[in-house]
Order: sequence, then C-alpha cells, then structure tokens
Amino acid sequence: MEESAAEQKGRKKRIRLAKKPSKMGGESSISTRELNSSSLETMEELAAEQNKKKSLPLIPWMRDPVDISRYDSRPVGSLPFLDNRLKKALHNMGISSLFPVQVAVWQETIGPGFFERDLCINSPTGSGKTIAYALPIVQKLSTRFIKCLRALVVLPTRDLALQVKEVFDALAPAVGLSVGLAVGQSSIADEIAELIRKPTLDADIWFDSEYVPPEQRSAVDILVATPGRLMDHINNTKGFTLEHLHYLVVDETDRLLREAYQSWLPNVLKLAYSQNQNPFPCTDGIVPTFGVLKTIRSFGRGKPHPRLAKMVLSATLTQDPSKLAQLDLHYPLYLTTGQRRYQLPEQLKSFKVLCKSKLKPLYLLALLESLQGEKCIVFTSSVDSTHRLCTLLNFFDDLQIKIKEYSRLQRQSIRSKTLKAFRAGEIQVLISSDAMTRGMDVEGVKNVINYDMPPFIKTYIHRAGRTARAGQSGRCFTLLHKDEVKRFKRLLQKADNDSCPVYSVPSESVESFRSMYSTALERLKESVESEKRGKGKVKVNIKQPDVTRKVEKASLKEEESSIME
Ligand SMILES: Nc1ncnc2c1ncn2[C@@H]1O[C@H](COP(=O)(O)OP(=O)(O)OP(=O)(O)O)[C@@H](O)[C@H]1O
Repeated sequence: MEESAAEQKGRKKRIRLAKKPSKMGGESSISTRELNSSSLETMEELAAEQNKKKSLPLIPWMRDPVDISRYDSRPVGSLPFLDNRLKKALHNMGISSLFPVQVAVWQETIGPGFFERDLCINSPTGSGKTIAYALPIVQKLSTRFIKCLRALVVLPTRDLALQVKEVFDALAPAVGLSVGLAVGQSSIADEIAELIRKPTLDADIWFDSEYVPPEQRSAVDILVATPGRLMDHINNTKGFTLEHLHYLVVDETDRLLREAYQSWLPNVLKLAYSQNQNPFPCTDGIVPTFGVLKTIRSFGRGKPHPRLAKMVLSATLTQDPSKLAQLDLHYPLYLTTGQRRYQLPEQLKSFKVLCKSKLKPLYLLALLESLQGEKCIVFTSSVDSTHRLCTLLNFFDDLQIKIKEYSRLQRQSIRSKTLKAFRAGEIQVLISSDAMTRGMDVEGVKNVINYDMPPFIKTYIHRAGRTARAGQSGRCFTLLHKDEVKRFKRLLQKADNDSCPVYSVPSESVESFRSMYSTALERLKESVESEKRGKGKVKVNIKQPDVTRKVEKASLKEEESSIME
C-alpha cells in the first residue's frame, strides 16, 4: 500500500506524540493565548472551541488519532501483501472488499505500519472489528514453522468468544493454523486435550531451529478465551504457556477492563513478558517478511526479544488513563471514527415510543405487531425482568410471532439452541438483557427495542448496535414514559444524535391486547409462584411490569457477573 508524503508525515508526528511523556497538556491542545490571537470573532466560536478542548481526551496520544472514516473500503484483491490463501478464504466467507476499519488496521499492522505500535481501536458496532484484528494476525502467523500459542484473543462472554472463534476458523486453517477455544463450554479435560499436544518425539523437533520443549507444545496457534477459563488453564493446565505469545487482543476492552477476574490481565502480561528473561526464547517462527520482526525488536524499549503486540477494541473505548494503563501499551496508536467519541452506525434510525408505564407490555406487543415479524431484539434492564417479560408475553394468546428469552440464567445448551433458531428465523423476537448481547452478530436483525431505557449512552450504543450492522439499515425503538423523555434526549446527545422522532403505535392495536392483559398477568403470577416453589430462585414483582427501577445497578451488576463464565 502506497503511503503518501502527507500520511507519512502524519504517522511520524503521531509516533513523536506517543513518545512524549504522559502529561495533561498535549500538543494538540489549544492555549488561551492562541485563542486570543486567532481569528475567532464571536463568543460562540470561542465557546465551541473551549467545549472542544474540554472534550479532548486526557491522554495525549489519543488527541491525534488516525481517523478511520478517511479510509475507503478496499477490494480484497487490491490489499497489499495479503496471502492468496487468505484471499480465497475471504472469498469463501462472501467478503469481496474490506471495510474502512479493516483497511486502517491492515495498514498499521502489515504495512506500512508493521505493528510498530499497539493499537487502540474505537469503531462503531457492526463496522467489522473482528476481521480487522483476525486477518492481520492470521497473515502474520501464516509463515510460522512450528506450532506454539502465539495469539490470544480475550472476550467477556462465552457466546461472543464462540462467535469470534468462527471468524478465525474461517481464516486460519487456510494457512495451516489451528484455533482453540477456552470458554468452559466443554469439560476442562476435553479442553486440555484440544489445547495441549501430548509430548511425542516428533521428527520435526530435531530439525527445527526453533526448538520448543515437548512439554510446552501447544495444539493451537491462536486461542480465543474468556478470562475465567483462561485463568483456569494458566493456574492448572500442565504445559499451558503464554511464553511464546506475540499477539494479544482485548476485544470489548472497556467491559473487560472493568473486570479484574483473578487478575487475568496482569497475569497474562506477566506470563507473556516472561520470555524476556528466557535465555533461549522461542522466536516467532515467522519469516521476517517486510522486516516486521526487525522493526519490532529494535523498537521494543530496549528489550532483546520481540514484544507482545496488542490490539484493544471497542465501540465505546474507554479514555480513562488509569484503565488503559493496565494494558501497558507500547507507543499506542489511537484509531477512531470521525470526531465524536461515541458514534452510532450510519444506517441506524432511532425512535421513541411514548407510553404509559402500566401499559408498557401492551405497547410492546403492538409495536412488535407493527414490525410484522421482522427479526427483533428486545432489551430489558436485568435477567429477572427479561424472564418476567418473556413469560408474560407468551401468555397472550394467538400471537403471530415467536418470542424467546435469551439470558445468562439459562443453560448454555438452551441459549445456543435459542440463538440458532433466532439466526434461522424460527424465532422472531429475543428478549434479552445487556450482558448477553454485547457484540452479538445475528444477520437480519432489523429492529432493536429498548423496553427499559438504557441507563448510559454506552448501553444504548451496544444495544442499538445489534442492528444496522455491516452497512445495513436498522431501527432502534425506545419505550419511554413522559418523565423519561428529557433524560433520554440528553443521553442521545452524547452521541450527537438529535434526531429521534416519535414512533406512533396504533392505539387500536394496544387496545386489542388489553382484554387479555389481566389474564396474562394472573398466569404470570401463578408461573412465578410455581417457579419459586420449584427452585426458590426467581424473585420478581408481578404487580409492576415497568422494570426501570434500579436500572443502572442491575445492568452493571449483570454485565460484571457474566464475565465469570
Ligand atoms: N469486509 C466485510 N464485508 C462484508 N461483511 C463484513 C465485512 N467485515 C465484516 N463483515 C460482517 O459485518 C458484521 C459485523 O462484523 P463484526 O461482528 O466484526 O463487527 P464489530 O465491529 O465487532 O461489532 P460490535 O462492536 O458490535 O462487536 C459481521 O456479520 C461480519 O461478518
């Protein structure tokens, strides 16, 4: 890929900025003197400039980002250095051109950036971040000689890890790499059998210049893991080592950094860095095409061995210096889309549905009816609310749509079955809470409904982002009672979204469900009581279908607890 003189200059400037010691003022901040002497004429311009200054990230290297929106999509065939086998694999995945974030990351990892710096990627939901990191990693490892664990991808939930593994599975085997999964889906013994090769005297170890002791021989090159199961392997699995790790991806970074589960991150970094003390390190095993390793070695803070290259990603990447410091980033480069901190997908349309709290379930049913069976995800504020709402809706007779619950309280096998049916279109509506759906990618989801108003803009972004993915159009409806309207407006403004018209649900439709409402509530009450008797688990308040109370606490708590999987 040709880099223009201007791009080169920009890149060098960013490197200079990143090398500067961290301090509150950065190069790109505007001094008062500059403002006074500039040509700003009106007070409004001055205020706008000051607001801009206030919203600048604290971290200097975040103030001069690579703007992903300046990249165009690019045909796969024209991507420089891309292995032909991977071109074919992408073709088989139905991908003919790469999205802007994928082109930008390719440029910084394969060329001309050569992964000199760790990458922090903030890009909207559905913009293709998974392939953005998977493709360069697979390309980098495509010339490895022997098998050892060289890339680790950490995700907050099992379902998300399964989804990401599928992407690696579509790419990695094309170049002879294997991908493992550590999420606790199968027994630990089965997982170990998948991840660790039994020591044998393979012929190759005698000829291989990159000798790895037999007891450290991994059966996989790339591992996709959740923090909980990863720590199990780190602590207990004989032969499991991160010593040869070269690439670490922390997907959904902001969420993973909130969770210090068994100090997974410091542990991973410590174990991956330990190769620097090893006098006989396993080298990358990659032919240093394009001078990649040479660059990394000479750039690695004086470290004699290849550094651990990191990519951290989210649609709502944290800008908190103390959180990002945990990642020990190496001259980080910030890639973000446009000027705004929070960005919604371009093809997303937001609507509000005004309704009375007591009649919320009826408004929801009427809204679902008006969507005529289009695939839809409904978000509530907690797992209890999800269970209660789904049970209630299914007590309405003669519904033309199939509605299922999707929640952390369910067994994995049930969740997988539900997701499969939803993907296949056998189920039209999923009722879910925040934790399970971050990052979820289901084709054909045309609508998202916030049954409970999201407490934060980040929550709105991740919920709404289940639709309008990969450049497709989608709609996000939020049910609100009149007291919530102002707060919701302020929330959307954080994503610079001022356009959220009212969507009118036909009142006759609401009325048509009213006659069944009291019977459905009665049946819900019975069902909840019998569940309580059966399991003593579900504690819900039946009289109050509006579940907005304690929303913030509930959704945060739930997000955090699901991470333990
Ligand atoms: N180059 C491409 N061409 C066509 N489709 C693509 C391309 N890249 C990714 N996709 C598709 O776009 C969808 C979204 O991709 P992905 O899940 O990686 O998004 P994301 O940015 O990680 O979103 P989120 O932040 O919600 O996790 C997926 O269905 C994926 O298959």
